[in-house]
Amino acid sequence: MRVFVTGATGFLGGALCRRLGADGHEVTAVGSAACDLRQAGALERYSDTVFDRVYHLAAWTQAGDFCLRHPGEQWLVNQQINTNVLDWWRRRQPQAKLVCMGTSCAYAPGLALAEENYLAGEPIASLFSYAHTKRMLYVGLRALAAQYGLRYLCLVPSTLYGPGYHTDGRQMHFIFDLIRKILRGQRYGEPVLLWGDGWQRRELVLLDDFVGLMLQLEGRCDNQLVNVGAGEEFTIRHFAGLICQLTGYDPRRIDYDTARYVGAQSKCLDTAKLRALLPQHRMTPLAEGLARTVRWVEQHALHPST
Ligand SMILES: C[C@H]1O[C@H](OP(=O)(O)OP(=O)(O)OC[C@H]2O[C@@H](n3cnc4c(=O)[nH]c(N)nc43)[C@H](O)[C@@H]2O)[C@@H](O)[C@@H](O)C1=O
Repeated sequence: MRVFVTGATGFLGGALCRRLGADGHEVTAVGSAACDLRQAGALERYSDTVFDRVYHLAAWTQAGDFCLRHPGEQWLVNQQINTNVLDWWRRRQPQAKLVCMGTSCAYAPGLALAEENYLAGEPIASLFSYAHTKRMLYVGLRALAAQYGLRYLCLVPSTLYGPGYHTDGRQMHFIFDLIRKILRGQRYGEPVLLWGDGWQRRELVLLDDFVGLMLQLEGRCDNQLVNVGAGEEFTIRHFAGLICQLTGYDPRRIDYDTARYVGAQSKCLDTAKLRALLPQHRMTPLAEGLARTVRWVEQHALHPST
């Protein structure tokens, strides 16, 4: 197949492009340095190729409290990016199926994190703007599919983890920050200070598992939104304890700063639809995925500047 990938230099984009290339597909990959998706017409130079799939992974966001501090910019930038990509898809690549990413933070607290609730209720205040840009992306997919007969798949992932995360100073998703802080505590004697009271809960999906599921799902379902979660969440304290076991750090030395950003208390995706679509699928056990990730952080992300 001929495939086009936005966000190709990101954590997910890089892994997806490697897998697509290894599977023999012809991959055209763009990251923000090569192609500024905020500009209308940025994709015109790719219009002559007839693509079978467009993977739209690009989004302007970071983990931690980034969304809390950039709601206006996130609205402008992500609306521009998504509008330009969807417009190009409709005009120049209508034969392609568009596969793109939603966000677990679009779900409103108090409602089940099940696909039928993706647009229901109000997301938490700190993620209100980013969550709505992702909701609008989904609304755009539905609208274009309804009017022009286009095909899409929108996947909603839990936090992805595994080897190959960024080390360039952007805010890290919690699991990488926990590993980095605990390893540095062990190696350099630095204090380990985590955010909140540690009782907030999250779930993780290993990057390679996600890419595999993405490729299976895209062949099976048209015009749907599907949650891709582990189906089980744990407290930040539990994750920290597992990392301590892997690194030999004493968990009693970890402090918690309740003044820091916490975000949602709990974000466990309902995976009934995923299990119905792919009943045989199995996620890599957390202990195995964490061990691989800890080894990678140890080798690549412990420099004093990270
Ligand atoms: C997928 C999803 O991912 C993100 O949402 P998030 O899950 O809230 O973000 P996170 O990974 O930064 O934090 C998870 C939890 O972990 C706690 N926590 C403890 N100690 C540290 C710590 O040291 N660093 C960080 N970053 N978090 C920590 C932190 O207080 C929070 O309760 C957004 O990008 C959102 O837009 C999105 O789509």
